[in-house]
Amino acid sequence: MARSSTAPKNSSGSGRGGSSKGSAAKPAPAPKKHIGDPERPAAPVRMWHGLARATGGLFRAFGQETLDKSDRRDGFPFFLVLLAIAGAVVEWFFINNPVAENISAYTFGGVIGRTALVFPVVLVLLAGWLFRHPSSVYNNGRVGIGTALLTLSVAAICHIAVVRPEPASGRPAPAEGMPALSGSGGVFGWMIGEPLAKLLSPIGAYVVLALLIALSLLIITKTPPNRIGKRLGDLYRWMFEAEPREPRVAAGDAEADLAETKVLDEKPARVRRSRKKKTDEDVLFDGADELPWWRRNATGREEDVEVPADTVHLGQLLGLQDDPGYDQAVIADDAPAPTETAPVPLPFADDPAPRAPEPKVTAAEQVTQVLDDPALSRIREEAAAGDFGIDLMGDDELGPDDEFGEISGFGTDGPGSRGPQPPEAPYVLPSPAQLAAGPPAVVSSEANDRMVAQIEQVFVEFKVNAKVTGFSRGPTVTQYEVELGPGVKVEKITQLSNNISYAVASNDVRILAPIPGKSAIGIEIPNVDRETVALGDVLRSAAAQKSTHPLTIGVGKDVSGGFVVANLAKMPHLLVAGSTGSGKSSFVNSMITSLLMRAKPSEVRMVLVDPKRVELTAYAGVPHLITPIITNPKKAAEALQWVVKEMDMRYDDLASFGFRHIDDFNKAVVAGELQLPAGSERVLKPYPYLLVVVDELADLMMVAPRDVEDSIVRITQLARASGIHLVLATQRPSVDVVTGLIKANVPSRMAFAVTSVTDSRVILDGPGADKLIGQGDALFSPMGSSKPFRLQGAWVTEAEIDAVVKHVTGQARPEYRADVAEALEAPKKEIDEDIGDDLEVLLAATELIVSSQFGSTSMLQRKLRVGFAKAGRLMDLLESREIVGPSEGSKARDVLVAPEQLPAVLAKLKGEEPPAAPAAAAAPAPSANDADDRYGVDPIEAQFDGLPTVNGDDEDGEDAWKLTGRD
Ligand SMILES: Nc1ncnc2c1ncn2[C@@H]1O[C@H](COP(=O)(O)OP(=O)(O)OP(=O)(O)O)[C@@H](O)[C@H]1O
Repeated sequence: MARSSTAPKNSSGSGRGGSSKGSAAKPAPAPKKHIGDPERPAAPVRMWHGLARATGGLFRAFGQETLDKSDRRDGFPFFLVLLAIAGAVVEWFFINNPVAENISAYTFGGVIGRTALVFPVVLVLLAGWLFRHPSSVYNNGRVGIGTALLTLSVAAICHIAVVRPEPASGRPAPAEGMPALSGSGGVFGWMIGEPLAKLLSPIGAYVVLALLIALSLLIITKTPPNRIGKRLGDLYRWMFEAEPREPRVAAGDAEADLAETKVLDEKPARVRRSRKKKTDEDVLFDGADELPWWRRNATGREEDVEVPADTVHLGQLLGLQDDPGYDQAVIADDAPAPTETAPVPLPFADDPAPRAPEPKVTAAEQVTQVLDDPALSRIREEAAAGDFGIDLMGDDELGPDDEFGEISGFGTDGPGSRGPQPPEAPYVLPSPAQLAAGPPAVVSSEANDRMVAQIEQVFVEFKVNAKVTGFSRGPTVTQYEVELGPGVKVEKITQLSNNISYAVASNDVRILAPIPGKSAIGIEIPNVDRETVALGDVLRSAAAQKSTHPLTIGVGKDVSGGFVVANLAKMPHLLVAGSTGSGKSSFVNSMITSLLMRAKPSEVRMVLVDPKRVELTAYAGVPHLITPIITNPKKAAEALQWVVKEMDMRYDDLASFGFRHIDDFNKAVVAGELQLPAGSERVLKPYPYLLVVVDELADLMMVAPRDVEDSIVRITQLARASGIHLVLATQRPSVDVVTGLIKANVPSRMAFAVTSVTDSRVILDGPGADKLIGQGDALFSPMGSSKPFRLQGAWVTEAEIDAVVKHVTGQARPEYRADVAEALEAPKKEIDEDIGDDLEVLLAATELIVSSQFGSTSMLQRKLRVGFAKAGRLMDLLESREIVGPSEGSKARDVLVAPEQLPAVLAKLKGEEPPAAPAAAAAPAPSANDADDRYGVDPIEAQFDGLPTVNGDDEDGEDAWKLTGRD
């Protein structure tokens, strides 16, 4: 693939407009732009937004601004501010005004009584929080519930405690009217306070309400009861700038810390140890004690500024159940796409140096060992004595440091792991700013209006009562929505396909009848002013930010301009197919780049298979690899077999520890819940996801179709639970490459342009891909989707890939798994030329004949389901290797090898060293003739003497096997 380092030529981004948002999960309902609709919202709405934004800006001016513009949700908090102002006016400024008192009695005061006096302050504080943390749904819910509980508890106290002026006496009741209730606890105060006071007496009610108030404060401040002392201490130290306590922490405290921060570490004991013994590494953690808790993030240090496309570390991820990326293959883009053309300013420095300020460090990252310069030089010296490298293609690009690849990350100290252990340092993901922004999305252009007129003209000419009601413009195509008049058949439009093509002067008109989920027909016409979708924009989109799953990738933009991101773990396996030049490799590139941008090597590891040798070389040496990029198709087939083994090993682990999914296993490892058998020296670590990318499946299927198919089928059937996912790309989507078995087991498909409708059927089980226009135009059918939806793949330039690769390789080196290398580097087999591709079936034939001691061609035909010619050829091969004797007409051939010699014979056929077998193994088995010699004339044979023999090699001939009646 010739990839340019700039955006492709034919893409242009003319005009300016906000990117429209759309649902990426399903093609419908796409936002449509009605003809004649005003482009901007109505004036009052705009005014509301403007005021809300200004007020939000005011609140955010206190402190560092960390929110991306597209993340702001100022409407609701602004409403709270307005409410607070109204409350202040009524409750404070006209405090003794009878009108204000009346208003209060039926509004704030009526609801929460005297509490209304402080309510404006509470509202402003709540609004301030929401202005600054709009997307922290979980925390916002907690703060909201805490505030409500606090307000209601105080109202209930007011209801019980407020002594009313004479002549009223006792607690007010609703029968006395709202003004009476508003003078004490309001309706809510009465509802909560009255039953409590009656049930427990006023004193009992005060105690319960005081406890509720305390509880609400704990909820608001996210303080577990066992940490109240520590939190008060923090508060005191922060307010009075007192010296921090000695970093001595009680064991219980350390455990609580661990539980709270969910740091992915091996054992709590390790934390205790590390707290007592101050090492360099601990300095990172000690600083956290000086920070008050409200400024700490989950890793115990200064709150991270929000990074759009950053991933949360594995430990956090595993605990996150409400992340959409965990449940869906495609994550809907329900927030407006950022419209800025400039890259989003990000906190991580562009500098690829690993020591960026305030990086998130977790024990998960400690699993990722990173080489800093002094460490590198030390290990270089150590490595000079040993050999860590694997001589496969792709190593050439790695440069002189490659032999020092050491990143631990697999869940076990497997057979291939561990060379020198370099010092640990935080792994910092590449800055999203490294990826350039694309041209601003165009919402509509003159060309679109022209198309609408041309389509409608066709309807007029052919007297079809239909109207174009709107269109949604994507980067490559625009979907025009057509509504039919009453009694007009859908077929009327589909029949006009060629006429519409003619009218709009485009070969690639695609008609969707109907648009899924809509009572409208879609006519997709390529844009003459096509746009490029930059991967950077996709990864910075709200949809990408919403998913923290490390296998979430930026895919592109759909036909309505909505960003599409997808979680590979949910696919769980993906077939990517398209003819040459259609944009397949560009997709694979943007997929791998997305992973490098969002996932740490401790979270995702990769096996890259690139038989074309040019597509994936840019990724040589990235620390996510567990083996150098595999370019030899034969080795790739073996690598797949290794993946099967890895999968089986993971399954064994899951079974022995009683888990059903690798995520659960990892969670338990992180929580330190797993007990190893006594005496085991194994160190349990979370298993990273393993992604296997094959860039040309056809090349693999050519060398070892059965092996490759077997491995793929086994992986695809089982690997999902073990965190192993396959991405198979091919430019030959024919049935011999994408076999029925592979298709049945790879449920997600990405079809790029193909030349024939047959190819489209192989990929998508239907037409459509043949109408695509190439260069990243694709139909995406994630698992579970009823119909594929169209999108424009994301584009990443070579320069961007290089920058990302430079960043990741600058921080860490790959730790190649020695067991993969062993699998790939198994001694070369010398298979005889005349056997060729028939080795597998020959082995099966040998096994069959030797174990049954019955040299029958018919048996081979039936048992191996081969034709007569093939069975005959196999017999010839077996005869030439002295496994069976010569043909004896209709009789079964003599078997010259005893069953106990079978392993040696099989090894010889495979071109391997025969196993150290019993000495007798080498000697051929006594032949039937020998037997005759020893035991005299066979009486059964003797009865046939003198009878004519029938040639058993005759196609229609029967041999003794058939006569046995077995099959
Ligand atoms: N997402 C995209 N956006 C814009 N242009 C693209 C996109 N994808 C591909 N192209 C254009 O199409 C050309 C061919 O793409 P690519 O090399 O990915 O195709 P391919 O299907 O992998 O072909 P081959 O199998 O021959 O390698 C690219 O050089 C680029 O100009």
